[in-house]
Amino acid sequence: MPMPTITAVRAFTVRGGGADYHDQGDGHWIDGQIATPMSRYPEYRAKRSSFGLNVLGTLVVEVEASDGTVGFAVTTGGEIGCFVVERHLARFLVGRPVTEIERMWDQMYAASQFYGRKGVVLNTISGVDLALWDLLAKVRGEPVYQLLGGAVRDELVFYATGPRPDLAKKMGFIGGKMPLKHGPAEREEGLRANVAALAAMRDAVGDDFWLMYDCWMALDLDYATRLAIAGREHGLKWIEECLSPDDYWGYAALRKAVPAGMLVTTGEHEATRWGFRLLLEMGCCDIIQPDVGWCGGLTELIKISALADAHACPVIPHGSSVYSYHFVATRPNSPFAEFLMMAPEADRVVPMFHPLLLDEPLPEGGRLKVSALDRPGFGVRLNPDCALHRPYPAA
Ligand SMILES: C[C@H](O)[C@H](O)[C@@H](O)[C@@H](O)C(=O)O
Ligand SMILES: [Mg+2]
Repeated sequence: MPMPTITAVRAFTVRGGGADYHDQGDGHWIDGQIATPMSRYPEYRAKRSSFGLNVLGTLVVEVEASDGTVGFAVTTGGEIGCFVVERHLARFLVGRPVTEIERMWDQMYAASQFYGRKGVVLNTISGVDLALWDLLAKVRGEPVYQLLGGAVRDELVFYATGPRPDLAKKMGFIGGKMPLKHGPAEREEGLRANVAALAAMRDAVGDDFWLMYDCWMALDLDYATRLAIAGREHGLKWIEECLSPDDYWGYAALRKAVPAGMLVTTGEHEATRWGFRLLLEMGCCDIIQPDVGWCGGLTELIKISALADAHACPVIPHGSSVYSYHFVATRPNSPFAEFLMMAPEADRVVPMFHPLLLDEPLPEGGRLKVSALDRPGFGVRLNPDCALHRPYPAA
C-alpha cells in the first residue's frame, strides 16, 4: 500500500515557556543567578535572560501528509528556525513519502552544512526530524517508541533538575541536579559558597540520594577541578558541562583530574554523530547528554546512542519531555532520564514544555510507566490557547 506523501510544511514561533523553557519571565528559578560564560560580566550575572538566553523562543514545525495526517514537534529555534524551515529545508520534504526520514535528514543536513552543522540550524533540523517521526508514527497508528524497536523497560526513572533536591527526594526522584550559582569571577568566596550549598543540601537529603552540579559551560579547568575535589566529600555524583562545548581538550583533562568515582558529564550543547564521536574518542566524559531537540533529532540520536554504546558510555538525554522519553524507553544504555522542575519554585511537578503541549505525561513518584506513552506519535497536542506566529509563510 503506497504511503502518504508530504504535502505541506509549516513553521511557527511562540513565546513564553514551551520548548524554549528558559523563556519564563521574572521570578522563575531558571532565570535566577546561575553561573554561565557571561558571569564574568557583573551586569549579566543576576539573570540569564539579561544576556539573551531566551532570545530565540520556541520553534513549532508542522508536517502535513496527503492523507490529512499532521505531525508536529517543538524545539528551541524561534524565527530563525522558521526561516530555515520554510525558505530552505521544506523543499527536501514536500512530495516525499512519509517513510523516507533518513533521506530527508541527509538532504537537510548536507544542504545546510555550509552554514549549519551545530547550533540553531541543528535545533531546526531536529525539530523537523521530530515532526517527521510524529507524522510517520501517527500514520502507522503507533507511539514513536514502538517504531524505535520497542521498550526495554516497563517504566522510566528520573532525576530532577532544579534548586530543590530536598523536595525532589520527597517526590520520589532518584537524584537532584542543582544549577551552580557562582563562577570563577567570584573567586574563592564564590567557590566556598558553591561548596557550602552542596554541603547543606547533602545534610538535607542524606547520604544515598544523588546530588549533581550543572555548571552550564561557566568554568575553567582549574576551577572545575577544585570544585570537583571539594565536592567529593559531599558525595557529588557528577559535575556537568563545566567547560565550553568546544573545549574537548579541557574535558579530557578534567576527566583525568577529578577524584576517582566522580563522573564528568556533558553534551547538551553538542550536535551530530561527529560531535559526539569527538567527545567519546577524546575521553571527555563518562555520560553523554544530547538534547534530542538540538543534536539532530531522533534520526541522529539513534546513531549517537549506538556509537556511545560501543564506548560503554551511557546516554542520558538532556530533558526534552516526550521527545526524550520515547527514546529512553527503548535503549538499554539509557537507564534513567532527566526531568526539569519547571514550576517557578521547583516545588511541584508540572509539564516541562508548559503551556505549549497538552497531554504531556508527568512522572509520579519520580517514575513514568512506558504505557503512559501509548498514544500515536509522541502523544501530545499543541495547546490552542498558545498564539502561534508564522513569520515566513510558503511563498
Ligand atoms: C539548569 C541548567 O542551568 C539549565 O537551565 C538546564 O537546561 C540544563 O543545563 C540541564 O541540564 O537541564
Ligand atoms: Mg545541563
